[in-house]
Parts: sequence; structure tokens; C-alpha cells
Amino acid sequence: MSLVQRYGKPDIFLTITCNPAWSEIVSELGINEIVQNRPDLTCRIFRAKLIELKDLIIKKNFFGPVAAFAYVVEFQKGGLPHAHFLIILKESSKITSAESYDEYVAAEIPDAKKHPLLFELVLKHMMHGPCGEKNPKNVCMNKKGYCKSRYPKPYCEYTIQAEDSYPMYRRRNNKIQVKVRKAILDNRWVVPYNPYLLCRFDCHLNVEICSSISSVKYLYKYIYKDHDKIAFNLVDTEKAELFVDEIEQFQTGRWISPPEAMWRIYAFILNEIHPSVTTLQIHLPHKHAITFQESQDLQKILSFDFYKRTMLTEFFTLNAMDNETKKILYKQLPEYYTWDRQGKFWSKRKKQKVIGRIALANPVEGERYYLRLLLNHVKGPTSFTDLQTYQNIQYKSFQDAAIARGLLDSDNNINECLAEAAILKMSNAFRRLFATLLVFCTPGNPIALLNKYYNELTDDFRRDTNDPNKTLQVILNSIDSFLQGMGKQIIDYISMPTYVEQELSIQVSEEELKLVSLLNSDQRTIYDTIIKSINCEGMTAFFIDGPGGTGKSFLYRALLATIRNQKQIALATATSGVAASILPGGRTAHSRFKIPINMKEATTCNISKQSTTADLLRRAKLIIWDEATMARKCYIEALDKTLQDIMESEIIFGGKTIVLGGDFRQILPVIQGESEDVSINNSIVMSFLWPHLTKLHLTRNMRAINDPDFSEYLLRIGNGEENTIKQNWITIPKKMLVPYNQTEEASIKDLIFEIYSDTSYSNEYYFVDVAILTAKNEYVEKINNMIIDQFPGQQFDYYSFDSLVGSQENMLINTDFLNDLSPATLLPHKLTLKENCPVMLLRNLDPSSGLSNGSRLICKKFSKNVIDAEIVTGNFKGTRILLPRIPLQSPEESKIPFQFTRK
Ligand SMILES: Nc1ncnc2c1ncn2[C@@H]1O[C@H](COP(=O)(O)OP(=O)(O)OP(=O)(O)O)[C@@H](O)[C@H]1O
Repeated sequence: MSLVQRYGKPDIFLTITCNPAWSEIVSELGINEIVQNRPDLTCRIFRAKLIELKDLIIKKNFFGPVAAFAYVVEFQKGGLPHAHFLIILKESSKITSAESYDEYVAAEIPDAKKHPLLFELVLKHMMHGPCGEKNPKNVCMNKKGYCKSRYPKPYCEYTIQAEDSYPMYRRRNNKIQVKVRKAILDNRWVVPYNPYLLCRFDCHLNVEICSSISSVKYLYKYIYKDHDKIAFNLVDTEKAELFVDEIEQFQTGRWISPPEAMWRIYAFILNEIHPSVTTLQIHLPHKHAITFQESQDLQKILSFDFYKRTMLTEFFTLNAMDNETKKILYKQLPEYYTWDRQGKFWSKRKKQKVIGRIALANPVEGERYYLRLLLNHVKGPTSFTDLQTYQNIQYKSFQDAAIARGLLDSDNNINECLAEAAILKMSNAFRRLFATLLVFCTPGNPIALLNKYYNELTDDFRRDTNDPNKTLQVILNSIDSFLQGMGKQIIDYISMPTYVEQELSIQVSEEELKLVSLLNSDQRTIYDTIIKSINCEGMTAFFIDGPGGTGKSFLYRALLATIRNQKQIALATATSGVAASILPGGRTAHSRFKIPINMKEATTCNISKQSTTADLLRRAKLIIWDEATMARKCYIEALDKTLQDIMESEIIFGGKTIVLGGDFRQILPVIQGESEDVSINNSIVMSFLWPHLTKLHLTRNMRAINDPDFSEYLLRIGNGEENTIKQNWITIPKKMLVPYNQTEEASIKDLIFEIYSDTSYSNEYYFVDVAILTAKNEYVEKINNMIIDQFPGQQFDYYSFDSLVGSQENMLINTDFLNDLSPATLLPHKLTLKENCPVMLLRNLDPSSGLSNGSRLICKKFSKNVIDAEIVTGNFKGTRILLPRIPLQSPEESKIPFQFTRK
């Protein structure tokens, strides 16, 4: 884990298995001697091959220069050894594109005529199974009747990269078939291999590109797991019936195969890690361990300076003298300095690479834990006292110092957050914050908090009335309206009102009302059809198909304004928060219809018939769901079922007028790690509802007026009409490209300059209209870091509080490891912000007040636990709000083998 923290995710996962038919083994066997009788031989030959492979990879850079590696040797049930390698390549030689994967990994049967040897070896060593229907009893089959390794794999014309997991390798449907173990197999059964390594080593040698840290955990498991054990009965089972009392005589035992026994007798290495990891001592002042001879005088020992020195105290000493180390953290020290155990001092490292890790400390250890936390964040401390000092204040304990630096999720966190917000004095924003904390931080005693911050909560109302009861009622109403936007109610926490009132209170502006008169003829026809439906004439469920820019949103807004102006309810929803935020009163479909988050098949929404949401849906005249093409069909089917139930009607969507809209040329449902076929299968077109929807079409591009070339180009791509190279690659016109400039960093700089020239930093609102989109999260981080660097003003760093979720707390994972993870939906551990920098919300905090996933804001002021920001998009543009720390959970489906919370 330390290596991953330091060098990033592993790049290659390789498994080599001993081949008992290797000529080096067979040639040493005596006449009639079988290989099983010579575990010494299999072990020594395997070890020799292992060393050869290691040299090839590490010294001869077979895959490119290696930054770090780890391997572990294991023994299969049958006894033969195999080894798993994890290789982390240097940044410069990372294998990043799907094309370069093909250079290292093949997963197809080679041409028998062109490459006869390789063909023979792939058949001999690299064909999986057969399993499944061809051989249901194969060892790879699980109880549910599936192959654990998921063979046969799907055909795939080109290798496809996968974020955070193994890629889909090229396995073309080229009709090549081979007979292996009595079954006819094709490319779908090939275990990924490297042709050169396979020919050189003549054994099962699986090579995979990996970008997931779950493989690290897999190796970890082998290094640290206990042996496979069974409990066996000491009593002869035949006689057991006679001696009932003795049946309980079980003993735990373990089977060691002869090759494993030989490996251990020879004392061959079972695992290795490079660079090695130096564990750094950590101790409170004067509380380090020392060793001495029994005969030595204890008083004398205590007076010797030598015994006072430790890795940590000498780190302080270095910092006091040497400016160089002032720039680094304690854990980075072993990379530059080496510890002299005899003399107890750090000296400059000459060669050999080593990385450091501070010994673990558990939160229950108290001060030692907080000291470690400080050491992990504070560079170049010169003493324990220095660590306890922050902004010229010396704190009494490491804990206090850590809290002062904002490194610690103190029990008092909610309190502190409110106390800070109270200084900023904006009552309405304060009540919103209070509601947010109720929902997301579940304080133990909300009433106590309410009492404590009563003055701040009621500041603006107290001026209007002297009746404390009335004031309390008004603030509770106010907090409740914020809570409702978050899908909660004040009675869930304290004691009460309704979604219907909230919807009815949406103001329709003059501007929105005018839209109806501006509709073009296509839009007008659709508008009339839908209005007729609302007035109980004809069809009720519609699908509006329109390429980007044909005015779908414009039409929705006209419809919403018309219905709302009649004091009726029209619900505006969209699949993504961004699209929801541009519709007046828009909410994500998930939050509005309470769709279960991880639903895979249509069930129903979490709405009971008696709930306030059911009441709202019953009274709604029109429901709009934009970007329905991006939603999984099961979500839409769930809404259909729920509405039928609420309306007690078997008509589609319970007879409600519903407008689903979208553009199939844009994004289909995103299903992590799955192929396009799966996305298509999950799309609304594959739903049983699809034939029952009345299809309406918008064709006139209203956006094209501004940039016809670009919109025509997009349309050609969407319609599959743009010329392609390879199967589905397109050429991006030169004028749209910022050319590559020698290095990645320089190129990104050029891109940033192209999009935000220097001048734009002086106008923070410029960032609202212009954005850089990336295909991968790692670039988001890189680009954000560079931009924030260039931003003027003082920098504020927020560090997240990370912890494992629930029952996994006993896992062997420490917090700084969690700190270094950045799964797709979470922000990084360290968030660097500056005044006037833009941010985007990643969570539906309070959609009814414009704070939904995707809302954009500009940071105005910072305190330790609250950010004061201004909403800059959607209907709530210009509103100042306070953002507290919110716990976000890592996604369950992520390839990280555990879940954690980042606050
Ligand atoms: N009838 C109209 N009169 C004037 N402008 C219009 C009209 N219809 C649409 N527009 C303008 O055209 C642009 C694109 O419209 P809109 O955003 O509604 O399209 P869309 O189909 O929702 O696009 P996308 O799928 O990309 O979200 C907007 O700037 C909108 O204001």
C-alpha cells in the first residue's frame, strides 16, 4: 500500500506457473521416476525461471523502466508453485492507450501458419477451461453455475480501456477455432498473454494490464493471510458412533504440499517488495523505546545523549539545521536520507531507492495518533513544540494542534461549523446550513443545537415579533423548507409541511411566460399536443426526440410556465443534476421520484401512497423528465409502476401526462465497466414502455444560428454519418485542436491558456461560461491544480476526513492510504481553493434551493469547516449560501475493494 501511495496504481499483473514438463526438470528425472517425486527439482527450476523473469522485467525493462514491484509465490492445491507479480512502471513509461496494451498483451489464438510455436504454446498453456455448458464441473465454476473468471469473454474488435479495472482485450470474432481438452474453443477462451514471454518461458504465463488497486489487495491477502486450515476429527469416524463423547476431538491442521515444504526448507524468498519500505519510528516526547544490557547502569544510560536520539528527534535536528529537509514530510525522509542505526543519525542517501512509512498509530492511542496525523501533514517540523504550534499559538496537545490545523474531525465538528457560520451572520443561510447538517451529519441531539444557536437562527425574525412561540414556529417552517428540498422533513428531526406548497410557490417570471409566443412551428405543434393531453384529450405519455440544440429545454420551459401560471403543478426533472438545474424548479429524477440508488431491475420508487410525495404526484398535471435517454429503463419503469399504484390505474404512468425527452446521439445510460451493448439494453428504447410512448420530433436546430459548422459536425457524429477511421474513430478538425507541445505539462498549459487567457482571472464570472471537459478524472485533478496555482489570491487547503464504512473498520488499512485514493465520484483528500475560484457541487444538497449535483458556485470566504459561496447558475443565481463539510461515500460498484467515507 505504501508503494501504491507513492508510485500510483499498478500497471501490470503477471502470473507465472510452474510447468512440470519443462525440459530442465524432465531431463533430470531418473528412469521411471515421476515428477511428483521430485519436489526439490520443481522448486529449484521454478525459482531459477522466476529469477530470470524478474531480471527481464526489472533489470532489462521488458515493459519499460520499473518504479516499483512486488511479487509473491504461492502453491496451488496440487502443489505446483506459481508467482504473482505486480509492476508499477515509471511515469514516463506508463502504458496508457488501448493501442499500447496490444503491444504487451494478446488474447487471441495466433495464426498457426505464421507463428506455429506460439500457436502450439497458446493451445497448451493459455486456453481457459472448457467450462460452462461445455464442462459444468470445471474447477472455475461457482455454485451459481458461472465461471469465476467470467469465461468465455465477449468478442471485442478493439481493445477497450476500462477505468479502474482490467481492460477488455481484443478478441476478434475471426472464426478461428481449436480443439482443446475435447471442446471446440475460440478467441473468447484465451487467457491474456505476452507472446514473447510465453515463448521464452513455455508455461502458463498470464499478463494483464491492470489499473485497479484491488489486485494489490489480492497480493496483500497472500502475503498476510493465514494458511488454509481444516478442522479434522482425531477419532476414527467408523467408531465415532460408539464414542459419542469423543466426536468433539477436532484438531486444526494444515496441508503443506511437498513443493511448498521444499521451498521453505531451501529458505527461498516467498515474497519481495521493491523499493523496500522503511518504517519510521513515532513516539511522544521522551517516550521512545531503548535497548541496553542488563549490566548497564540505568541512570547513566538516561544521561547519555546517544540514547535520547531517535529517527524522529533526528528528523527535527535535521530540519533545524538543513533547509533542504524543511520542504519534506517525515514519511518522505528515507527517500533522501538513510538512517545509521549504530550512530543514530540521518545521512544523505547515495543510491538505493527506499520509501518511508510512519509506524501505525490507532486513534485510541490518543496523542500518539494525533502526532502521526500532524507529521503526515506538516513539513519540516523542528521539534515537538513546533508541531504543537500553529499560527504562532502553541497548543497544549497534538490533538488541539491537529484540530486547529483543520486536520481532525473533532466530535465537536458540527458545533464548530455552526459557531464559525454564526460569525458570518446571514440568518437565512444559517438556517439552510442547519438543515444540511441535520440531514448529512446526523447530530445526536438536534434540539440542543437548536437551543444553542437559537439567536443566530432567529436573528431576522425576532425583529418582526416578540412572541417566542411564533418565532420558533417560523424558524422551524424555514428549516423545514430547506429539509424538504433534501427529501426530509422537520418532523424527522424535531417536529411538520408539504411538497405541494413548495411547488405551488414557484414564481413564473414574465420572461418565461413569453417563451410560448416564441416557439417555432415544430415546438408549437408539440406544445399544443401536450396541452391537449393535460386537458384530458388523447395520449398521455410522450417522448420528444430532438438532437442537441433543437430547443427541447426551451419547449419544456414554455410548458412549465403555462401550467404553473394556472396555479397547477408541473414537475420538472432531469436525469443529471446539470440539466435539472437549467429547468425552473428542476430536480433530478432520482431525488424527485425517490428512485432507489442502486436499483438494477424495475421495482418501485420509495414512495408510499400516504406520503407527501405521493400527494404531489397525484396533483401534478404534467411531469417532465429530460435526458430520459440517459436513465436506465428500470428507473422509468419504476416510475410507471409507482404512478399506476398511486393513481390506482392500469394506464401507462397511471394516466398522468408525462413528457420524456432526450437525444440518443448524446449519452446512453452509463453502467460502469460494462460494454455499449449493456448500455443499449438498459436504455429506454429496450423498455416494454417504448412502443406505448407517442413519439414527437424536433428537427430545426435553434442553436445552429450561432455556430452552424459545429452543430452540423456534432449532428453528423450523432447520426453516424461522419467519416470514420478504424471502426468508430473520428477525426477532430484541426481548428478545434490545441496541438501537443513536447510534454504533457506544457500541452495542458497551452490548453489552459487557450481557454482562460491570463485576463480571465480578473473576472470570476468568466469561469461560469467556459469549462475544460476531460475524459478522465486524473486530468481533472492535474488541470485544476494548475489553474488554481495561477489563480490570484490567498490559498486555502481543506483536508478531508476519511474513514472506512461500518463493519470494515477492522481492515488492515490506514487513513493515509484512504487519503490517497481518488475514486471517480469523490474529490481528492486535499482541496485547494482561492477566493473567487469556481466550484461544482457533487451532491444533491438542497435541490429546491438550487444546490444540486452539478450546481456551480464561486467561493467567497473560507473558514475551517464552512465555505461561503455564491450560486452562479440556474434560477438561484446570485444567492449566497454556506457549504459545510459533507460526508460522501465511495461508490459501492467501484473497483476499490472496500467502501469509505470522505468528509
Ligand atoms: N423558439 C426559439 N426561439 C428562440 N430561441 C430558441 C428557440 N428554441 C430554442 N432556442 C434557443 O436555442 C438554443 C438551444 O435550445 P435548447 O437548449 O432548448 O436545446 P436542447 O434541445 O435542449 O439542446 P440540448 O439537447 O443540447 O440540451 C438555446 O439558446 C435556446 O434559447
